[in-house]
Amino acid sequence: MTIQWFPGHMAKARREITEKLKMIDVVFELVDARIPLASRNPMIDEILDQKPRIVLLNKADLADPKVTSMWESYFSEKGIPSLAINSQDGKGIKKIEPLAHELVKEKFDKMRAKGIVKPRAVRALIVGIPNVGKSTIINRMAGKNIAVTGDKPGVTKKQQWIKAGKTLELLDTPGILWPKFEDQSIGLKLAVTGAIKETLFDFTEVVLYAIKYLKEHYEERLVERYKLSEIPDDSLPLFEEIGKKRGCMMSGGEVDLEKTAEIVLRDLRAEKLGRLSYERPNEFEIK
Ligand SMILES: Nc1nc2c(ncn2[C@@H]2O[C@H](COP(=O)(O)OP(=O)(O)OP(=O)(O)O)[C@@H](O)[C@H]2O)c(=O)[nH]1
Repeated sequence: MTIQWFPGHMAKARREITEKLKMIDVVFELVDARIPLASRNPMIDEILDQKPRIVLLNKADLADPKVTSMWESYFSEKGIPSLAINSQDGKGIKKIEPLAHELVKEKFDKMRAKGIVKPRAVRALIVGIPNVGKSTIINRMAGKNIAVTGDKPGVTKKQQWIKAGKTLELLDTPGILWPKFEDQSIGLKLAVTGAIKETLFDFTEVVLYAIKYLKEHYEERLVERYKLSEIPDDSLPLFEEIGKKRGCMMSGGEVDLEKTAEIVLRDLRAEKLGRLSYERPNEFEIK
């Protein structure tokens, strides 16, 4: 992977989020349920500091449900509440508001005891890497209330808040963060799940990576989908075997790797191998 984000972009995004956090009670950190660590910003803990947070495992409809449960336990062990959701059809979304209230209860109780504020909605900010579903979830949570509730003075400019529940408001512009690219496997996972534009990566490299992972965790699905009679140990011969089964041959009798990669990637995107997760807790940690 050769994708690099300019450090200047990262610094700007970071500054913007830090500024927004001043107005926020709770952060909804959106990650891809299929790759919850690779789709996280590595500096997020530092940026959010002590801010209450809920990790939303989005696109859970595409992920392996068993693995998603493992992730929920993983975050829970770290003391971070998480929810598996599908922003597209709204599954799991209803649980967000009550959980957000739980997290800010202490702060609100204190404010009330001091008589500081009138009762107000909990204010939340969605943050996440590009393409993780930030706009989709904002639209889904806002429902027919997508019309902004009005201006309230922000720190540097007026901010728009969107009504996203009875007593929940979302800042209208989500915080965009970048994933970490130094670790090659992170770029590959982002490519497999569609977080990176297809023109930006080498299909064959990405699919080879995916096949290696699938062989380890979903071998029977590979066998079934591609009618494999044998499963070579290494991923390249396995990849070639799939190409042969799919008739991706070049005139010289060699397997057309690019064509094979395109077919496999299309299959993965179309869920022809079922719901897949590309990361399991403790396989690696972002440092
Ligand atoms: N299957 C599935 N697709 C989803 C879900 N949430 C979002 N998507 C899709 O993911 C793609 C990206 O969603 P967006 O809401 O545009 O993502 P974003 O984070 O706002 O993207 P940027 O504007 O690039 O930062 C869209 O094609 C959505 O339809 C989900 O829960 N399940």
